[in-house]
Amino acid sequence: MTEPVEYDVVVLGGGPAGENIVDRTRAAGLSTALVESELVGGECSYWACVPSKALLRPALARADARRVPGLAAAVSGPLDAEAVFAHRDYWTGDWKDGGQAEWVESTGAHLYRGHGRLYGIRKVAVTSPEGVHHVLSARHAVVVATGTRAVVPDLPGLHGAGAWTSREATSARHVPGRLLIVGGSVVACEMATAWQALGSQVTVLVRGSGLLPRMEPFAGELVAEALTAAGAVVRTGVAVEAVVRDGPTGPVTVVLEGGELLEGDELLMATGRAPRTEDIGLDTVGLTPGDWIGVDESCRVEGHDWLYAVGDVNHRALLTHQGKYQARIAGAAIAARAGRGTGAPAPDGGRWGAYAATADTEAVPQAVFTDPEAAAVGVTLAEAERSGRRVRAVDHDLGKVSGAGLYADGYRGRARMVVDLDREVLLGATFVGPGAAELLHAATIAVVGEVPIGRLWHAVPAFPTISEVWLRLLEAYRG
Ligand SMILES: Cc1cc2nc3c(=O)[nH]c(=O)nc-3n(C[C@H](O)[C@H](O)[C@H](O)COP(=O)(O)OP(=O)(O)OC[C@H]3O[C@@H](n4cnc5c(N)ncnc54)[C@H](O)[C@@H]3O)c2cc1C
Ligand SMILES: NC(=O)c1ccc[n+]([C@@H]2O[C@H](COP(=O)([O-])OP(=O)(O)OC[C@H]3O[C@@H](n4cnc5c(N)ncnc54)[C@H](O)[C@@H]3O)[C@@H](O)[C@H]2O)c1
Repeated sequence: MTEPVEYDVVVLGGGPAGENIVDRTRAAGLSTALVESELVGGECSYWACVPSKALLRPALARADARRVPGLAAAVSGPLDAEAVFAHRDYWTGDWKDGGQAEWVESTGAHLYRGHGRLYGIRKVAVTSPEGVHHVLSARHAVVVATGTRAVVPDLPGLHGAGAWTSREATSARHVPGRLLIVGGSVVACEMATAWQALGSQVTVLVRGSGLLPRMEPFAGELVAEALTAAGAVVRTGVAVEAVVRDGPTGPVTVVLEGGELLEGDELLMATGRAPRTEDIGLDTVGLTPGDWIGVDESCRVEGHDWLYAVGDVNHRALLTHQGKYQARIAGAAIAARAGRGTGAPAPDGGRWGAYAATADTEAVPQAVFTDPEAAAVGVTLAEAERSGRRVRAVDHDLGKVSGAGLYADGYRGRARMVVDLDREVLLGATFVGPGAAELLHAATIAVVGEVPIGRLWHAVPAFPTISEVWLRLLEAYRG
């Protein structure tokens, strides 16, 4: 090992969360090193949000256009898969990170390429791909932002069977004839939508009772209905027991509980995420390798006043925008604790102050880019009831809103708001329907702002937009 190189802050992992820490600590004038073992930009830029949305946009635009009288016939043909892949490749920068690495350097931060590991208190050891070792020491903070990887269950025959994870599902260059997808949550639903539209015969195998289990039940029901109408098969209550494939290519067979066999050309395991913490030296600071890293509201690890964890790895909300939000909060807290704040008070500022990632527990927005889109913020009715609050849900058929009818013929969708009856504020909202993702931010503002229902009455939605559903929900609430 060489002599330690000293920085104010050392960041482990250059995904969206790590990049935003760099942005905030550099803005506060703190010297910062960023360690990245693969591509600067992380999972989100190359194998998750960005490529998946690039694959989905043509699918959703075509589906929308097919519901517009006078236009439908013009878009009746298949998608041009090669053009869709080219669009996806453009958005991933062909899996090259030169632009994002340049941005890091432009902030004045120092980028170390290689695998980083904690090496005792305030120290990080980096091993470059060429085998060169560096030791970095941090005057104020080390921030872990190493993200997650796909979980592949330990099923007989699965390892070595060349099953896709989200990485292959977002970067594949051929359209499989038959795609089997195990899982029923967000990755499964989005990838089923994309690959069915690209020409695969998709079968979704869900062990639970429906799709999108973390949302209001009608979200999964409407997505399942639309996937089925598009030609996919959605099977609920099924368990995969084994996988059979001779080598990593060729037909693949899954064996269901009860002995039924299903054959496909590719198999996607969309079965969740695990933290990338098994080989980052957590044991050198008394933490357990392989665990999620628990943090307080400023994203600091309890008992370690110099150690922070932001993004997926802290398991607060596995979404890019929440990881970036946490990085803004933690970055501000690090700067303030280092005496470099921007005039804001020292990190105690209250639940909605500059140093508490309160939205992680109160108002996480998520937009799922299926057809129909499913967008939700805050709590579902079931979650609100479980928390013991006095609540009421009001629903409205989105298809009955003029703006929705004009947007698409036969528009199918639904909206729900969950109201806290004691405080008369919104605790959650869900919108499912074509174009519904863009309805979400208004609801996020209402939940975070704790805007009284009486005041929302004065927030008049423009006619004829789909947002007029807000008026209908408020009318339904007021009876
Ligand atoms: C298919 C798919 C689609 C998704 N779509 C969306 C979406 O539309 N919207 C949304 O909000 N979220 C989406 N997500 C979730 C989103 O990708 C994650 O929440 C986000 O990437 C988390 O960012 P992060 O910075 O915490 O981690 P990551 O993006 O995982 O980045 C972590 C970085 O750390 C690096 N690293 C790991 N270990 C080390 C080490 N020891 N040394 C150095 N570097 C290391 C990794 O190489 C990586 O670059 C999607 C996820 C998937 C799988
Ligand atoms: N548009 C978006 O915001 C977006 C898109 C994709 C992913 N994401 C995020 O990325 C994360 C990962 O998503 P995901 O869908 O991979 O994971 P997830 O944790 O949301 O869902 C995994 C699903 O797999 C099922 N499962 C686990 N093991 C199984 C097994 N052996 N057999 C059958 N089913 C099994 C679980 O019951 C669960 O429903 C999520 O937090 C999600 O919010 C967000």
